[in-house]
Amino acid sequence: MACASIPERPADLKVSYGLRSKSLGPRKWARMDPLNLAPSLPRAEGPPGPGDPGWLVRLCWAPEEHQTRMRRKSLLQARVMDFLTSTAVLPLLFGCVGVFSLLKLLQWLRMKAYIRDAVVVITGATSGLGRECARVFYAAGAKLVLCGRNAKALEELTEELAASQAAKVQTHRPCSVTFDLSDPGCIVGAAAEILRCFGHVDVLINNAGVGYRGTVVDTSTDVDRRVMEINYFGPVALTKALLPSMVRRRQGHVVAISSIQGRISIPFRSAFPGSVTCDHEERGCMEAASRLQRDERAGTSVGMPHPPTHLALWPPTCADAASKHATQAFFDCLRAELEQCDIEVTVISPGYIHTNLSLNAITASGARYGGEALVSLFFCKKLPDDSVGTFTLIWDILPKTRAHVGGGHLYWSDLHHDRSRGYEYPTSLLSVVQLRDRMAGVPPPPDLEELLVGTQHPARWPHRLGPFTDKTTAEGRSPVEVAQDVLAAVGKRKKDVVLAGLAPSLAVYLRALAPSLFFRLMAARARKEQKPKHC
Ligand SMILES: NC(=O)C1=CN([C@@H]2O[C@H](COP(=O)(O)OP(=O)(O)OC[C@H]3O[C@@H](n4cnc5c(N)ncnc54)[C@H](OP(=O)(O)O)[C@@H]3O)[C@@H](O)[C@H]2O)C=CC1
Ligand SMILES: CCCCCCCCCCCCCCCC(=O)OCC(=O)COP(=O)(O)O
Repeated sequence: MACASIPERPADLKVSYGLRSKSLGPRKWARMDPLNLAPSLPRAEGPPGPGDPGWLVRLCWAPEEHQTRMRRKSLLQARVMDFLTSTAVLPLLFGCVGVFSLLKLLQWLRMKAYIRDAVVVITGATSGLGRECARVFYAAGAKLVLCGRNAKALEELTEELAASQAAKVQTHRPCSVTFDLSDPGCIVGAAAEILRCFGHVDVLINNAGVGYRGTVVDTSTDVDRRVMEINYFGPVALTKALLPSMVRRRQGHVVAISSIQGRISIPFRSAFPGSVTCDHEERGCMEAASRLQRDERAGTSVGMPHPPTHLALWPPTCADAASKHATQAFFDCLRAELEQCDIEVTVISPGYIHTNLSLNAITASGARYGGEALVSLFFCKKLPDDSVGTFTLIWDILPKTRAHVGGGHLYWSDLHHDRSRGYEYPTSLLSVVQLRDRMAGVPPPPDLEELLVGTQHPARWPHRLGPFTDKTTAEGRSPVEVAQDVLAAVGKRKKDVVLAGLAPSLAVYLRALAPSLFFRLMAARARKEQKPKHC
């Protein structure tokens, strides 16, 4: 055994590093990793004797016999590894991959068979996710019943699908049923019409829904009820109307398109609309709008016939979270109750999707978020400060729309939006009619009509429209991809699916596991987005 104070290393000697205690004696050496000494420390066999200087680190040469032993050991290890990789592990690995692929293939075939020829009802099929679901389920061979409020849009979609060649399986001409989910009186009749289409329903996809933009304090309970009516009571009533037929057949599948906001409530989760492209002019408009809203609160506003209580220019907040929480709860209960009847229930919670949801959202005043903001920003800075009035705008593609002017700002509410035209936007204002002074008796400036008509820049509409889809929505997933995920979730008969990114998914767990931390984070988020106006 050669142990010295680092002699020159002979070429044929293997160097190993070791520790030695004087109390262990010269033969007690341990091979060890020089960079990780601690785990390999040899244990002392007794307490250090008197005068023992403790552990010494030395560089030593391993003895010849020890080296041979080690060489044999590594040879054995190499053989074992060879055996495992050549005769056991690789075949096992390939076997697992094969079995896994086979299972996936079977699952895929089962999924295809489940959807093919199934009668699938989709609500809100006229737009966004519903429209894309219609396309993917149609291509998968489903017999579709398309539901919506807009008969013309449903007809167009039916024609488009019937003309499409994309499907590799036999397709069926869709049937359409027009009704408003927020009208409780028409749901039973609509369900009967749905059942008449193909005689039964296999899959009901409750997709239709609205977004909401407004602060809790500014919103009347009537508007809260409207959101609940469309997002919660409508789907619940439709499901209940179709369930008896499913239960009788002991076959059926109910799907609810909820939201990640059915799990967590996010305040001010959207960026300030238009903040990305907000130029100096727009900022001026926003300031004017804020001033006007302040004046209204203080009761010093110049007369407005029906001043809106909310401007779409305010950072939006979220209240449809309540309706989606209710949806999650209802369909979770339903799943448990219906399992014994062999009826499946799937709740799908997507994160942001790039659709018209934010444009179509209901504001605290009950108006449509997109429409209000659009015209406010487009015209406000160009109106003289003392112009006050109510008049009608005639657009190229929309029927008459009432507008209010006050405080240099023009409000246009989309309440009279012509649904039969879908969600096209006006590109040109043809004229301003019925210009009449209301409250204040201040005649509108004579050139107002000319001013409004003259300021049309059709080429700028797309630019102006862009920002009013909330940034978060605009950056959301493509509805085509989400529709494919919905198809997969239904085909695999999943019970509960979250289709969101990492942060929202983690937030769901955080809400459940550390609620106080979650609430603190949300409050910080709300503080950052908007100073409360009510306290
Ligand atoms: N976009 C997103 O970021 C997210 C959306 N979701 C959910 O996805 C679903 C689809 O929304 P999305 O496609 O994004 O939005 P869209 O606004 O593009 O589509 C909404 C659909 O619902 C229909 N609808 C609205 N109100 C009613 C009503 N009273 N009666 C009947 N139908 C109605 C609309 O019909 P019409 O054309 O007549 O207005 C439209 O077809 C909604 O439930 C939404 O909450 C969930 C998470 C995120
Ligand atoms: C362990 C670390 C966790 C960190 C979590 C921090 C909190 C992160 C918050 C993430 C918020 C995501 C919000 C997602 C909201 C969403 O996707 O909503 C979808 C919608 O319903 C959109 O509809 P809307 O009408 O509201 O636009």
